[in-house]
Amino acid sequence: MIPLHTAAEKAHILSEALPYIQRFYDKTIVIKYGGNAMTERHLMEAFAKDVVLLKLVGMNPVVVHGGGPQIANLLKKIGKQSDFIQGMRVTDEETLDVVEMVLGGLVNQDIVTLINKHGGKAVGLTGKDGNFIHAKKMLVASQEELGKFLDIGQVGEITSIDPKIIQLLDSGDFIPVVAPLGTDAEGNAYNINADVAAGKLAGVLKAEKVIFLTNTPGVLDKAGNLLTGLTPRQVDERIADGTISGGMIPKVGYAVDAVNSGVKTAHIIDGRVEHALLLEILTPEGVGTLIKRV
Ligand SMILES: Nc1ncnc2c1ncn2[C@@H]1O[C@H](COP(=O)(O)OP(=O)(O)O)[C@@H](O)[C@H]1O
Ligand SMILES: CC(=O)N[C@@H](CCC(=O)OP(=O)(O)O)C(=O)O
Repeated sequence: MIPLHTAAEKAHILSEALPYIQRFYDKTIVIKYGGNAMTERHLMEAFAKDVVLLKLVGMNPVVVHGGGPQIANLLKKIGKQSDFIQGMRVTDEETLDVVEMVLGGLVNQDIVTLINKHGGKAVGLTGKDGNFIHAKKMLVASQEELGKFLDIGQVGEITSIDPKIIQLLDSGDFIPVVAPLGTDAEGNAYNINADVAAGKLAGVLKAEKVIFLTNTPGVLDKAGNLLTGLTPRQVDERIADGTISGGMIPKVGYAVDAVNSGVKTAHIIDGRVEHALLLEILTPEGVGTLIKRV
């Protein structure tokens, strides 16, 4: 038997969710689930339950997942090192095979299975399915030599997204779970950074929100304090002064790209906090860093 005050508190918390459920009813929420946020099983279970709940109360969650650490593990097992240039994995042919196996297979199916175990109807797909994410080879500008471009293998830059398959799944009660792989007219496969895929897909879908689940409380200042709100301009300033670095640069970059493409808000939140998604979407507190246009 739950003590009375706890029950009253619970009822209060539940009733607080009502305006958010109403506001986000039938809205698309793109959720980027980073490989670093998938470390513990109980967190993955909580994530899956949150996604099912969002769908049940009438939202259209679309999951785009990463799997960087999981790719690195398998590469290590076959004696291959992971190399990154400007946040992108150098992807030779052998690495591409591993990327396709891990993203399109292991990680994708793991998330699909968890969501379905909790009563959802998740459908796993990569950007190759239904030809929906088109990409071309990404060339990275050298930081040492002006005008020189570096070949980092089969890394894809998104050229177009056809959202029909996602909209079809959304309208049919399904929850799309997208692995960030792309294709081109010749049928070549491309490894796409998951932050890029989530940000671009959110833009094309004109999503209400794009939420990046990662392994920090959000964007932190130099003293380690959480920055609860940023505008695109403040993001640029924080990159220029070195506050934002490493893997956070593409994340905030594509969050800004998404809000500039019509997504209302972008959020960077801590995937290590149980039910972080529900806290962000259904409570007045919100969590993490909110990025929106002024
Ligand atoms: N200002 C900052 N605030 C928070 N994290 C930052 C910041 N600058 C750099 N980072 C780094 O970015 C990392 C998140 O990016 P990344 O490792 O690529 O995440 P994911 O695997 O979830 O995509 C953090 O763990 C942290 O090490
Ligand atoms: C081109 C590129 O870097 N692709 C990424 C795709 C996975 C990813 O982005 O995973 P996280 O979100 O977990 O980092 C990679 O190979 O690691």
